[in-house]
Amino acid sequence: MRDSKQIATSYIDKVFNNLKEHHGHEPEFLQAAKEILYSLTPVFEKKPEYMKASLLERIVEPERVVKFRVSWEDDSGKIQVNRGYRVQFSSAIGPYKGGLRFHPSVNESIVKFLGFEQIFKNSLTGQPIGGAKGGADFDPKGKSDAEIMRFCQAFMTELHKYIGPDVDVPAGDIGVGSREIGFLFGQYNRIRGAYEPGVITGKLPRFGGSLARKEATGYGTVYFVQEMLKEKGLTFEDASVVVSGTGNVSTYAIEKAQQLGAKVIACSDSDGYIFDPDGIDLSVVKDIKEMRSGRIKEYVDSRPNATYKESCKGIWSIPCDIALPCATQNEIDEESAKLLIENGLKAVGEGANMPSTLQAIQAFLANDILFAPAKAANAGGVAVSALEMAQNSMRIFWTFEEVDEKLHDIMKSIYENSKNAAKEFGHDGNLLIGANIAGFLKVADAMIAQGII
Ligand SMILES: NC(=O)c1ccc[n+]([C@@H]2O[C@H](COP(=O)([O-])OP(=O)(O)OC[C@H]3O[C@@H](n4cnc5c(N)ncnc54)[C@H](O)[C@@H]3O)[C@@H](O)[C@H]2O)c1
Repeated sequence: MRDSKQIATSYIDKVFNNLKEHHGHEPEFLQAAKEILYSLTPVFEKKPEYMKASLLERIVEPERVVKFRVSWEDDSGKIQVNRGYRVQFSSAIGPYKGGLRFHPSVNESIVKFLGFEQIFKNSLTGQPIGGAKGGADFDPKGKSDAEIMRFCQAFMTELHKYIGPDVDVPAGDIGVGSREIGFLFGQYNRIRGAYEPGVITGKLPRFGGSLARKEATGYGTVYFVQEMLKEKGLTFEDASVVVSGTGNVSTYAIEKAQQLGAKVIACSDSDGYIFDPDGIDLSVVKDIKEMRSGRIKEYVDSRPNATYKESCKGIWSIPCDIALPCATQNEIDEESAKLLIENGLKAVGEGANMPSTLQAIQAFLANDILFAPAKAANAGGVAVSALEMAQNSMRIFWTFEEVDEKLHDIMKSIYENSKNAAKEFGHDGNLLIGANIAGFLKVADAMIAQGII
């Protein structure tokens, strides 16, 4: 007679093996699915009715995948072609919601991994939003404003058929900031012949965007880590912090960590990293990245005590108390994780999506490092996107302080829900399992209540 754990594990094995058979060529998607599916074992042990309802088989298949051609003209008059994607994964608890990524590495596997994670993340926020993700293998680096605009217009000319304020609401991600959101929104309105601000989030506040959206993911990650540290009597005060990236998430994670008294000593971009023993001067970083779209190596021109090194991975060799990976997926591998641990690491907060490999996560957990998983820690961005949708629907505008306070409360409640779910399902202290379970339960119950969908 098999016990409930064996039954649950063999059910998950079956679903995962089937997924591998059909999607063997999608490594990032399989990586994300594996991490989530197996962490749900305790749920299926306790609630066999979910197995009977074939919930996992259904949830791992997106409701819809749209792949399309994006043709546009560059400044020299040459016609360029890129591939665009939108994966509408789950609408069980609300309209599809998730960002758009413009980066040469974008493919169906990456968009599916991000869309799958987004289902559970969005559920965790407590807001009524489903899961989706999209993007294109377009490289914005080195493109003129006019080229970016033409690309965004061509992209939206196709995407508009599949989105709408009650259908699917995209936002930004890597390579898609407020400039791109403006171009995408302008083209959507032009095609629709209507002003529908609720169709996209991350807009500038002067035309329907929410204050504090720009800051939300980075601030939210730090708020989440703050709660996690509090549990062990620790704080950001005087802690040394390393943050990878210098994009939207990293910049505002650095800002909030510094406001809480931390000393942030390193950050990076896709070429290399800087180390500043005196603590990073964020105004210099913002000037390079937000004003001049420059490279982080220029930082040492203004800060002679700082050093620059090529290689992104090297940033994890810097000893620190708290590591905040905020750049991209799989940026901390097992070797980097072990180095961080040897160097005295106390906590990790994932600002980026899936920045730690499965082996790196195992190393953190095995060494009792406090670990804030991406799904929970970086949910502040999409939470404020949902607040932007709410303001658009109600035609009201909250102050920065009002939004920041709501964000802070949401991050605290994500922390509490993840912690409590971990405890309830027998994995006390494991926020990764707790976040996956808390996010999953709400979607699972909604799917059951809505029949065979
Ligand atoms: N923007 C959001 O609201 C949001 C919300 C949740 C999660 N995320 C995730 O956070 C991460 C960063 O997103 P963002 O919006 O800040 O993007 P961004 O484009 O503003 O910044 C990305 C940063 O990462 C760096 N980078 C890119 N590839 C790299 C590599 N291989 N190694 C090291 N650095 C690299 C870039 O130079 C840049 O500094 C992504 O994983 C994204 O999915 C973003």
